[in-house]
Amino acid sequence: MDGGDLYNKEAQTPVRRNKHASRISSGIYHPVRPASVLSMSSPPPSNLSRLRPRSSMADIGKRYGSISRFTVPRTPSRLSSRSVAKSSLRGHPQSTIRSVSGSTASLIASPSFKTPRFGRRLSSSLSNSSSCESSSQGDSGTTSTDSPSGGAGSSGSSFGTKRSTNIYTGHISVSVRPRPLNEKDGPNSWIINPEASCVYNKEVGEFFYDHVFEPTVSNTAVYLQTVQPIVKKCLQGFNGTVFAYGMTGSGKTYSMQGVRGQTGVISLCVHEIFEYFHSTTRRGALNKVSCSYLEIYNEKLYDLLDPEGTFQLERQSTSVLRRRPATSMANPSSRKRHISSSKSELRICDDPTFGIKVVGLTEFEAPDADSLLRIIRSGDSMRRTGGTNYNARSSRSHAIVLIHLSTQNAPGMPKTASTLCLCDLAGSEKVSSKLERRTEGSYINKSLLALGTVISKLSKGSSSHIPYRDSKLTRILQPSLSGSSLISILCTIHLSSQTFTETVNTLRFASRAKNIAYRVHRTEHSENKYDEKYVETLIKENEKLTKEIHTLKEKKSTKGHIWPDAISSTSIVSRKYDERTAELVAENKMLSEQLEHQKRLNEESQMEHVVDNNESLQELVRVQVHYDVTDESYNKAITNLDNFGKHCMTKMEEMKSYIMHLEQKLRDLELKDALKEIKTGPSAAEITALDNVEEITELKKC
Ligand SMILES: Nc1ncnc2c1ncn2[C@@H]1O[C@H](COP(=O)(O)OP(=O)(O)OP(=O)(O)O)[C@@H](O)[C@H]1O
Repeated sequence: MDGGDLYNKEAQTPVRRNKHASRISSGIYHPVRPASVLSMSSPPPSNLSRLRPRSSMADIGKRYGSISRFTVPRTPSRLSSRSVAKSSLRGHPQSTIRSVSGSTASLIASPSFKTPRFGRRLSSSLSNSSSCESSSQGDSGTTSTDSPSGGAGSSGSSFGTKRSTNIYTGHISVSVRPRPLNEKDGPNSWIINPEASCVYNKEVGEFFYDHVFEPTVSNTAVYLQTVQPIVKKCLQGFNGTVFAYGMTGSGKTYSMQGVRGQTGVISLCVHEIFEYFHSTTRRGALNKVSCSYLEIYNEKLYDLLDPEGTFQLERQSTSVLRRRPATSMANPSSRKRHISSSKSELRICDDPTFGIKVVGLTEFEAPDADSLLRIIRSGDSMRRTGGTNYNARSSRSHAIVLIHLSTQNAPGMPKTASTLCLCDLAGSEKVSSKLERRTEGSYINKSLLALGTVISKLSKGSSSHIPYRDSKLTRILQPSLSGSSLISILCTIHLSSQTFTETVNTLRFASRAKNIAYRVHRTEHSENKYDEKYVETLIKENEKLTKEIHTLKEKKSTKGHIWPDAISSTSIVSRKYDERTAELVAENKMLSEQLEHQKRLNEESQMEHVVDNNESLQELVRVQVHYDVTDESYNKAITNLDNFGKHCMTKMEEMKSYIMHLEQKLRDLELKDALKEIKTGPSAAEITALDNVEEITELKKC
């Protein structure tokens, strides 16, 4: 079969080799392509204390011989054997486990959906190193390069609350873990190829994932490849979700909770977190770890850490949270006696900031790994189990552990927060003969079907409605599935031919999940002392300004009260004066224009008269010289002179009347003398008016 383009016969859908798989591994989950393949003759290291650094992993392999094979990460695990051994062997003092919230609501989506709850679910200490804005690069998991200097958290303004977000892009990581076959399981119908990350059956073809494990692989090896990268991201402030999915009896609880001699993934996460936090605390970081634990049974939510709703009831009655004694959590078996059959059901609510919240979920803060593991174990013991055809102690509920991480590198430094969500889902199964199992089974199958539908829709990139509300499980996982969290899915399968259909269903679910891409944000909060100072300054400034405004208002009202008449009369006088001045200016302008016009007329008329007179006199002289006085020409010249005289007289009369008119106008303008008294000096219009008077006088002389 062509390794590139494959065809899944039963699914009738082409299955393409995932080209991104290795890139995703190298991008999100660090380089995990096999650096070497080890052979082991007996079970691999059973717990963390037996882990060794990478250099010694080969020795372990040699020591254990070669029955099973597993890949070793190229990068050495943060969870080194020595450190883990120290962590697990260290005699921690009796933990003081306390409820940090007595919370009425626990937030599942958590801080990537922004603000931390109770102001404490903040950040990881790696956050100090990665506040700089990141960019998404392709579809492999990418984030910004961590810089030890603090990034945006320190590079931006030092005032005000800053929120810088790192973005992480990638795909859901999907791994497949087959359970080893028993004698009664029947023949194996699958070929497992861990090196090619492939599961094959001749009927349905090949399925490729990020990781495919040998049946005999250890929980630790599974953890290192599939969960540790998510935990590391959580320590950097991103939310992480890990869930085990598969049919009943396929090894989900075995993987998540572990068994004696096989530390489970949850314990390994807890050790990893505290190992890291202990090292950063030594450098002065302020870290907090708290935990909630809930189960979904028959589509109802229950608090596994406070199954009777004790805190809720106490709070309702007294309004004061009473802390549960540490011993009750430290000794789960003693608690079990108090658990009544009537557990108190929790509610899911919409939350504008966090997506959803679980009302009434208890949250305990744990100072160390042992304390946290005791808390989780106590929750495990409260989980409902029952016998099924494939599993004598089958989990009949979906169990979700929420580990909230908060880190601040130093007081005043930005804080980041994240939540690691670890889910051990109930397994799907065929119809059982028992009524109780049938009821549970139908709820389990219904919720898993809803999860499958949501995954299917998300994988198609469908813009249509995603039915998160179809089940409590999808509702709880909604924030994670809709992009607030990095996700790793561990699909556990049976290899037996008896469970062929269920295994194919699980593999198809896994294939669809593989297509889902996400873009996760990390939120950081800076609430350092500079911010507080700045706020103080602003408050003081605000108070000062408020006082000033009051003073000004008072002054204004006082003025208005004492001199209102004076103010109004002054303004009336002023307004009247302005109006009159404007009138005078306009009048002067008009007079100036008239004078100018008259001047021109006079000049023209005088010229004409001069010319006429000159011509008449010349004619008169010529007649007197050449002609007799009785001559007709002489009489004509006399007549002309007579007419000219009359014309001059008429003109003189016209000029006199016009001059009289102008003099009248001038008398009117004498008003301006009165106004001059209240003005500092003559205005341009007044000067023009005076000029006009002079001109009139000149004209009179003409
Ligand atoms: N990888 C494995 N190696 C050895 N034993 C395993 C492995 N996986 C599962 N088992 C064993 O198979 C049995 C069923 O496993 P487990 O309870 O983990 O199944 P499950 O998927 O959680 O089932 P359910 O959904 O019914 O709870 C257990 O006895 C467990 O020890």
